[in-house]
Amino acid sequence: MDSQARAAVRVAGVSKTYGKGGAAVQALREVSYSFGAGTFTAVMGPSGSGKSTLLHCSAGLDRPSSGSVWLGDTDLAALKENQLTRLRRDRVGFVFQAFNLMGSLTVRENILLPLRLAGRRPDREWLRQVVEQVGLAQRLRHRPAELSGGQQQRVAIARALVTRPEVVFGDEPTGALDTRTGADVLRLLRSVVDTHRQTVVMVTHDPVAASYADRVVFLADGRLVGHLDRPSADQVANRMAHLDDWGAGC
Ligand SMILES: Nc1ncnc2c1ncn2[C@@H]1O[C@H](COP(=O)(O)OP(=O)(O)OP(=O)(O)O)[C@@H](O)[C@H]1O
Repeated sequence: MDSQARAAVRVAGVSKTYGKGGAAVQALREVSYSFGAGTFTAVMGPSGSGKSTLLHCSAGLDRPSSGSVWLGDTDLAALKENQLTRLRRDRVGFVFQAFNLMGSLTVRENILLPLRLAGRRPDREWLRQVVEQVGLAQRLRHRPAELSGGQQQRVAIARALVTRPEVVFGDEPTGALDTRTGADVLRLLRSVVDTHRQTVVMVTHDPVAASYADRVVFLADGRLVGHLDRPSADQVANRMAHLDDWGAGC
């Protein structure tokens, strides 16, 4: 991240332990990091290294065992459950591997759902821009089952953007897509960062997907162990292959 850039999300000394006693698993160990506003960050690491846990704690989907998480100036630990629910609805967007669309709703209704749930009116000009950017203007009356996987993910991205969130979190957003369709979705995420200064944080296993990011951060065994700025897919793959050789420190 540019050291001058404002942090959209900041985690400080975040640890997360699942379970208790002998069954306890420490998924994150004292992770500190700032995700710069208007940047695209990919989070990588071996299976079980804590990527999804970091994403979930950063997005207010889960609470850390210790440490703090800030979304802009808001300390998530200070929020009650209902406030956290509202924050997730109003201030962050999510894109998951499984598109999680409502099958009974049209594309337009799916995109507008977060606003409907919040009782907010759509900003028509923003909606038009989002729909145009994701390339779904001709599909607004269709239902998800009538769309390809890539189109469905683009609906999910439009839904994530419609509230103008401070951060869009993606958990393997291209995991269910073929290479070409995945590339379309990645180009779209890249373009929303470039044109709207949107902040995107994406967990991925795929070095090619990670290479669309401004920065790739690497987790190993619950710790942040390094980063690469604007890397090629080969550089990411190479770093992944050598993750075990690294010392700590980002
Ligand atoms: N709800 C849970 N209860 C108990 N252990 C959990 C839970 N969620 C995650 N873990 C454990 O915490 C560790 C980190 O999991 P996490 O899902 O964050 O890793 P990941 O890097 O996203 O893995 P993957 O790439 O396989 O999705 C793993 O050892 C996992 O088994």
